Amino acid sequence: MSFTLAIVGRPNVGKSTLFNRLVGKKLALVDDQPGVTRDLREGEARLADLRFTAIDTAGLEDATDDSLEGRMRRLTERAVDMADVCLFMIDARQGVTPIDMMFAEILRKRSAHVILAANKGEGSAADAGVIEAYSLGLGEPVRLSAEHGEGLNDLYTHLMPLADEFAKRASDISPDTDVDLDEDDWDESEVRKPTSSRPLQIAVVGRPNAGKSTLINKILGEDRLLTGPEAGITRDAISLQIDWHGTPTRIFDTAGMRKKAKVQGKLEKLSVSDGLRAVKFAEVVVVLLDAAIPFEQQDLRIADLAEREGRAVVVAVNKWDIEDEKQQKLRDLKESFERLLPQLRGAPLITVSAKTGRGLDRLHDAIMRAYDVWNRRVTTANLNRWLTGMLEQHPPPAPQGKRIKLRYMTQAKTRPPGFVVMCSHPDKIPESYSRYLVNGLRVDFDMPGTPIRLFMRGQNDKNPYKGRKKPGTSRLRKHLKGPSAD
Ligand SMILES: Nc1nc2c(ncn2[C@@H]2O[C@H](COP(=O)(O)OP(=O)(O)OP(=O)(O)O)[C@@H](O)[C@H]2O)c(=O)[nH]1
Ligand SMILES: Nc1nc2c(ncn2[C@@H]2O[C@H](COP(=O)(O)OP(=O)(O)OP(=O)(O)O)[C@@H](O)[C@H]2O)c(=O)[nH]1
Repeated sequence: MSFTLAIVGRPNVGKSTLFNRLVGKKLALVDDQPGVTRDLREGEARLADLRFTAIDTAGLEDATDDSLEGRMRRLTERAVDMADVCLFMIDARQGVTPIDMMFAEILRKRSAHVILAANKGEGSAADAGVIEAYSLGLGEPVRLSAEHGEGLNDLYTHLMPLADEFAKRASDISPDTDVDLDEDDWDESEVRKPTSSRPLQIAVVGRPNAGKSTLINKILGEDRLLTGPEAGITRDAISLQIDWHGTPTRIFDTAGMRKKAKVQGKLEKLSVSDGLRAVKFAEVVVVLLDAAIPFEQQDLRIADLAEREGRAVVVAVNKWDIEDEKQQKLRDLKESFERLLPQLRGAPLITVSAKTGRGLDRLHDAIMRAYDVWNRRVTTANLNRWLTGMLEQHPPPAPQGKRIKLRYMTQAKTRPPGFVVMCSHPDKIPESYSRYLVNGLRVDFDMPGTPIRLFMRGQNDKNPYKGRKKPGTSRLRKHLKGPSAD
C-alpha cells in the first residue's frame, strides 16, 4: 500500500522542512534563503502508519534562463505527473499571493488529489492566512507547522482516505474497509462516526505510574501491555487497534511524560516526545490522573498541550478504588479542574479504576461524546441568529467612541470547531470579548470539552479578491465558507 506524494508550492513556504520531517532524515537542505533546494528529491516517508514516497520540489529561484513562472510551472507539472497526491503548501503568515493562485490553477486542472496545507501555522500570526486559504477553492486547508511538527494529525486525516483508495485500486484490501469520503452533506445534527477503516484515535496520556497501561489492558480485556509498580516502565508509544463497544478504536499508550528537566537518558527523552507525538495523532486525548496526586504541574502541561493541539479532551481520574471520602474528593477535583484548566471548561471528568474496571463504560461514553462535539458543525443561519442575540446582550466595546461592528459569522472548520467573525476592527477586539463569544458558543451550542477557535477578520484584511472582481456578498460568503463548509 504505497503511493507518491509531491510537495509543491512557491519558494520558501517550508516544503523541505516538511519533507525532512516526513522522511525523518536531513535529506533536503533547509535554509531561510529562498531556493536552497536544488532539485526534486525523493524519500521514503512515514506518517503514523502510512508509508509513502515523498517528493520535494524546490529550487525555483536558481535558474536564470527562464521566468520564475515558467520554471515553477514546469517543475510543478513534472512533480504532479509523477505523484498520486499533491500537497500544495502556502505560507499562512503571508496569506495567499498571486503566485499561490497560479499554483492552485495548475493543480486544479492537472492533479486528481490535492491537499492544501497552510504552513508556518503556529501562533495567531497565521490565523488570517489559514482562513484566507479557503479562497483557493481547494477545500479545507490543513494548518501545519512543519518546523514545530504541528498539524500532522490533520494531514494524516486527509491522507488516510486517499491512501486507502490507492490501496483499494491496487486491490489488495478487503471490501469491508470502504472509506466514507462524503463530508459535504453533514448538517449540524449529524456528526461523523468513525468508519471501519478509520478508527477513532485515542491517546492515553499522563504522568508516569498514573495507570495508563493498566487502563488499556482492562479495555483490551487481556494483558497485552506490560504494567508494573515502577514509574516509567512503558518506553514507547504503542498503538493497538480494538473494537471498543462496537467502535473501531486505535489507542496509543504513551510513556509517562515527565518534566523535561527531569528527563535524563536519551531513551527517556524519546519517550517524552513519543507522548507528544501521540497527542498530535490523536483525535481524543484522555488525560489520566492519579487520584492520589491529581493536577500536578505536569498533568496541567499535558492537558494544556492537548488543548493547544486542538484535540478533544477527556480527563479521567484513576485509582478511584482506593479513595475514601469520594464525594468530597470529587467536589475538590471539579473545583481544581475549573480553576486550573479554564481553557478546558466543561470537559468531562470521569472517575475510574483501571484495576477493577469501574467507570470504564462511562469513560467510553464520554470519549464518544467528546468526539461528537469535536466534529460538530453549526449552520451559518443559526450562528448569525445567535450572534445578533449576543451583541444585543453585551455590545462590543467602543474604543475612542467608535463602536466595533461584528457583521457576520460562519463556521470555517471542524475538528475542532473553528469560527470566523467578520468585523470592522479585528485588532481592537479585546480578549475578554472573544472569550465572551467562545463561552457563549460552548454553552448555547452545547460544545463542552473541545477547543473552540475564533478568528476575528476585517473585511479588508488581505482579501485575495480585492482588485479583481467586485466582491459581492455571495462571493464574500463563498470566500468565508470555503468549498467544504456547510
Ligand atoms: N515559522 C515557521 N517557519 C518555517 C516553518 N516551516 C519552515 N519554516 C522556515 O521557512 C524557511 C524555508 O523553509 P524550506 O523548507 O527551506 O522552504 P522550501 O519551500 O523548501 O523553500 P525552497 O527550497 O526555496 O523552495 C526556513 O527558514 C524554515 O525554517 C514553520 O512551520 N514555521
Ligand atoms: N489501586 C489501583 N492501582 C492502580 C490502578 N491502575 C493502575 N494501578 C497501579 O499503578 C501502577 C502503575 O500502573 P501502570 O499501568 O504501569 O502505569 P503507567 O501510567 O502505564 O506507567 P508508566 O509506564 O510509568 O508511564 C501499577 O502498580 C498498577 O497496578 C487502579 O485503578 N487502582
